[in-house]
Parts: sequence; structure tokens; C-alpha cells
Amino acid sequence: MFISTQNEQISLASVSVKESLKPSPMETNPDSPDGFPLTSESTESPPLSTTYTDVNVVPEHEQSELIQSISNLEGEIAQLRLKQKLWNEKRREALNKILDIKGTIRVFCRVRPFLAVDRRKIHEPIAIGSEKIVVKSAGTRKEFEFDKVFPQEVSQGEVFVEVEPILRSALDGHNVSVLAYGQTGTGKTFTMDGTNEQPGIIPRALKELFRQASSEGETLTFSMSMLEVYMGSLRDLLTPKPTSRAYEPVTRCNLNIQTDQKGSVEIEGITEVQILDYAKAKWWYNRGRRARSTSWTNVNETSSRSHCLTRIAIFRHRNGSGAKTELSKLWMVDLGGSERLLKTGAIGLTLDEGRAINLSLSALGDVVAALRRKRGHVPYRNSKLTQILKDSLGDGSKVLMLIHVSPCEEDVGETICSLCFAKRARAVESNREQLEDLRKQKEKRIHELEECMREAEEECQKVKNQIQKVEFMLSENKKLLLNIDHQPLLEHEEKVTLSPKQDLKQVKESNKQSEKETRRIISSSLPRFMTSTVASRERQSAAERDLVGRARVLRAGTRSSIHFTASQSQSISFSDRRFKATLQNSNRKKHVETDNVNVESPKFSGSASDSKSASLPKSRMVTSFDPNLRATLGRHRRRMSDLI
Ligand SMILES: Nc1ncnc2c1ncn2[C@@H]1O[C@H](COP(=O)(O)OP(=O)(O)OP(=O)(O)O)[C@@H](O)[C@H]1O
Repeated sequence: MFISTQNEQISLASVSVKESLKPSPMETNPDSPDGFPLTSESTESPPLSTTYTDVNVVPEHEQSELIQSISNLEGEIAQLRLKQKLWNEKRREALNKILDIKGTIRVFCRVRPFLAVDRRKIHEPIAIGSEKIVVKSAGTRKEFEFDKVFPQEVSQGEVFVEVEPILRSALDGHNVSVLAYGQTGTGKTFTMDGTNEQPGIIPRALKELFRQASSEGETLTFSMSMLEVYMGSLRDLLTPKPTSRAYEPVTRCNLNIQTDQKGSVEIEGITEVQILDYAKAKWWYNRGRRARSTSWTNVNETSSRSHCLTRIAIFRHRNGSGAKTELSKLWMVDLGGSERLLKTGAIGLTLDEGRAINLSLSALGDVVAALRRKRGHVPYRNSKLTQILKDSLGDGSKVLMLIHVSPCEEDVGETICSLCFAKRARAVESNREQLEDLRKQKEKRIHELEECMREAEEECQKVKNQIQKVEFMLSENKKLLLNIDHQPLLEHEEKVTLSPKQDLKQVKESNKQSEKETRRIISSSLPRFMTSTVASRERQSAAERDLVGRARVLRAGTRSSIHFTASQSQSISFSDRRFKATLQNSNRKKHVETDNVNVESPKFSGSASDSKSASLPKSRMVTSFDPNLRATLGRHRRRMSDLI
């Protein structure tokens, strides 16, 4: 029986690899920050883009270039992160100086608009300037200065713009307190909490914290606690089953306040929830809000009968390790309404609630005034409120007090009381001329620092963009490498990893296996009388060994294609796909073993006539017949050229 033969050639791989040695985008990036030279690695980095045409082979040298490129990109990212950190520090420093110049205790005033229920008079009692309020009442004129005054028409967003720098200070590691103070019904809850349509400082701050944290170079996380200071006791507002009414026993929720050796305040047993994103934070905040004690007074339908404190603890995570340290805390406090008890018509429990609120507000005023005047003794112990806020009002902290006043004539008494509280908190004790000079100097310095901060912010953003770009390239290169590494080389899913570190022994073993398989297939596809005997196989192996030995001597300058010719002792058909694949595999392994040696054997003969093979580099190769890899490489090439 004669089996038709073809002079069919099996080439290990047909390959044409074209490299486009384009410079790294980082080298030519005009956005590279001044003052921070690019590293030598970045300028000498190998091409980030390798263009493959008609690809089904990725030579080993390209693999190692890819690995090199990945390590360069990783280095570049580390450098950029360092740069980002430096610019961040610069920005932080400038902001801190600005806040220090402006004063660590800042006092703003917000005037509530007239409500439908208000009785308006022709002459309004208060006149509003950008930084001052004048109150005219019973023939007297009183002037009060502030760091900022928000007139009635100002929006929630405009208020938040002024509050935002202090939040940033919290992310920079300072303890921060934002306190809303004012007579009942003047809009404290509106400012802090707001409505769904007009969210206040707390929901905006939560959103902003997550936004800013994501743009920081380091990993920051947050936790939230909410409590209420009610009649001198503390209630946890985030306990699993919150109590919602004021008249429920409060002692069971009376939490202890502890101060550690470093002066850091901790509230024993308070619920602290991890907030991973804004939605979670908002959910917990709403839950705490609902648990707050409110009751009816003559003045405000849903008057807050307590101080409501929301604490956001900010944690910094060390790179790589799971360890976290508390960076700072941010307190946002909606204080209970200061009120003249007679006017509110309070009796019984409500009267006691009012008294308790007034006492603690007075204690707060004393503490703030003592801090402002830099007095040695600060009377923190006089109320629970000031004990809790102790480490967020004093040294190194930033305080923002938002005083709320009513525009109505009948509230003028309370308005003056609130403004006097604010004046005490600001406690500026210089004469007018000195004040004017000082103010000009301060403004100039603040302007310079703001410029500096803006520049640092811009640079930070540029570096962030660069990091994103390089991270993208890195992930693309990693994907590509992964695809090459995991590419099944042949249809029957046998895989040969052709790395430089490959164990030759392993290859030899699999080579033997493969040859056995080849023989088995040949045997099964030939008539019995044509199959080789044990003796003939031994002879054949000996001849092959001899040839391999000779080929090693002739190693240099040879190429790697192998022809299967018809002039051999056995004629076999190539119509069998399995047989073809096995032969391909067998040949490939021979190449690996003999390091591209031209092999002549009774079965296989090297040929110099193959032009494709002649163009192959003298390196080991990975062959891929998988269209997926081709597609991946194509995509990679396109993306890389888009980036460059
Ligand atoms: N800037 C504002 N714009 C629109 N409405 C406001 C504003 N400020 C306050 N209000 C409205 O005035 C009313 C009282 O405000 P809010 O409850 O916030 O006062 P409060 O100072 O928190 O009172 P309390 O101390 O009794 O809790 C609410 O109906 C609120 O919507």
C-alpha cells in the first residue's frame, strides 16, 4: 500500500515582527512637572509599544523587553507618586499657613431669610456687609465683625465653598470642628443638614471627603459616629436600635469620655461605622438624624433639644500593609438652639432641656474665648460638649463657628446675644488702625499663599493624570505578557514555556514523550508491515543521536526550519491533523533542545531554501496559533499608538 506524500514543509513558525521603537510618552510629555527631573529610567526606558504584523510568534527577546518595560513603568509610577506626595505637601503647607493667618478659630455669620410665618416690618433691624453686621434697635447701633457674613439670599453651595478649605485641613491631618450656633429657628439644622433639594454642609462634606480622598496619593478611609448631648448626657445615635424620643431613659446611653496620654479624646463604647462610600455615609447619617431628640416649642416645630455631633474619623493606610493610623477627626456639630426660656414658653422637661442647652453653650463660649486669648487655663471640664470636643478645639485644630441670626424685629434681642457670643469668640482686641494695617498685610500674604496652593494643586493634577496614563500602559503590558505566558501553543493544548530559565531536562523529557506519541500515531496510521520494529527504532535513535552530536559541532549560523521530505524511507500522509500537530510539536522541541541547530536525520532534513525561516532571529520563539492572542496584540498595538 502506498500512502501519498507531499513535499510539505513544516516550519516552526512563520513570523514577521516589526518593532516600532517609539519614545515613551513620558519622555516627550510636556506636562512633566518642573523642578522634578524625570528619572534616568524613564528616559532610557525601552519602547512601550511594539507593533506586531502578521503575528503568531513573540520572540523571547521581545518578551524580555516587555518584562523590562513593565518594570520601568512600575519605577516610573513610584517616581510619580513621590512627586505627587511632594506637591501635596507643598499644597498642605500653603493651606495650613493660610488658615493660620486667617485664624484657627474662624467665625462666620449667616442671616436666615424671612419665612412665610415671619411678620415683616418696613425697617429691618439688621444691615449686612461682607464682613460685618450692624444691628439697630431702640435707637442704638451695634456693629459686629466676622470673617465672613452670608446674607439671606446666599445658597447652600456658596456657604459650602467657604467651609471646604477647612475640610481639606482635616484630610491633611488636623482635627477640625464645624459648629452651627444660633437662636432656635434661625437655620442651624438647615445649614448643617439641609434638605434633599438643598443639601447642607454635612452631606456635602461627606461627598467632598470621598472625592478628595480619591485624589490623594495615599489611601484614606473613614468611619462615622453620631451622638447627641442631651441634658448633659451622651446618647449614641448609631446604636443598632436607636431610641427616638427625648423622654426615654437616657442613662442607658450615657457614654463615658476618656482622654489618653496624648490628649486624644475617646468616647467609650460609641458605635463607629466604617463608611466605604458616600451612599453608605449618607445612609448612616440619615439614620442618626432620625434618632435625634426633637420636641415642640413655640418657636420651631421641630426644634432640636440637644446638640447633635457627627464625627468622621479619618484613617491613613500604610502602603502595602493593612495597618492604619488615625490621621484626624472632623466634628460637625448642630448645636441646640440658644433661647430665652420665657419666650419659648418652655415648661417642665422642655424648660430643663433649654437650661441644659444654654449652660453648655455658655461653657463652649468660655472655652473658645480662652483659646482665642491663649489663656493658660481652658475650662473644658465645665460641660460634656466641651469635653468631647477638647482635642478638636485646642492646639493644632481648626474651628469654624457659624453663627445664625434671624432677620426679624422681634428676634433682635436674641440676635444681639448671638452676635455677642460671636464677638467673644473672635476676641479681636486691637485698635482700628492697627487692625486695618494688619488686615492688609494678611490679605497680601494670603494672596501669595493662595497662588502657591493653586500651583501645587495644578501640578498634583498633572502628576495624577500622568500616573493614570502610565498605569494604563502598565496594565496593558501586563495583560499582553500574561497572554503570551498562558498561550496554548498547539491545538491539542500542549504548552511549552520558552523562558530563558527553562529547565532543559524538562524539555528533553517532554520531547521524548512527544516522539513516542509521534511513533504511536505513525504506527497507527500505517499498515502493520510498514511499522518499525524495536530494533529498527533503536537504530534510528542511535542515528539521530549521532546527527545531533554532529549538528552541535556545526551549530553557528544555522537556521531553524525543518523540511519533511518525500524521499524518506517511510511515506506518510499529512491529511491526519493530529499527526501534523504532533510533528510540529516534536520539531519545535527539537529546536529548543538543539538551540536552532540544523538537524539532518533519516526523517528530517534542514533546508536553507525557506525565506521566511531565514528571516527569523536566532532566538527561542513562542509560537501561537491562537487568534485570541493575535487579536490582543492587535488591540494592544492600537491602544499604544493612541497613547503615543
Ligand atoms: N437659609 C435658609 N433658607 C431657607 N429656609 C431656611 C433657611 N434657614 C432656615 N430656614 C428654615 O427655617 C426653619 C427653621 O430652621 P432650622 O430648623 O434649621 O432652625 P434651627 O436653628 O435648627 O432650629 P432649632 O435650634 O430649634 O433646631 C426651617 O423651616 C428651615 O427650612
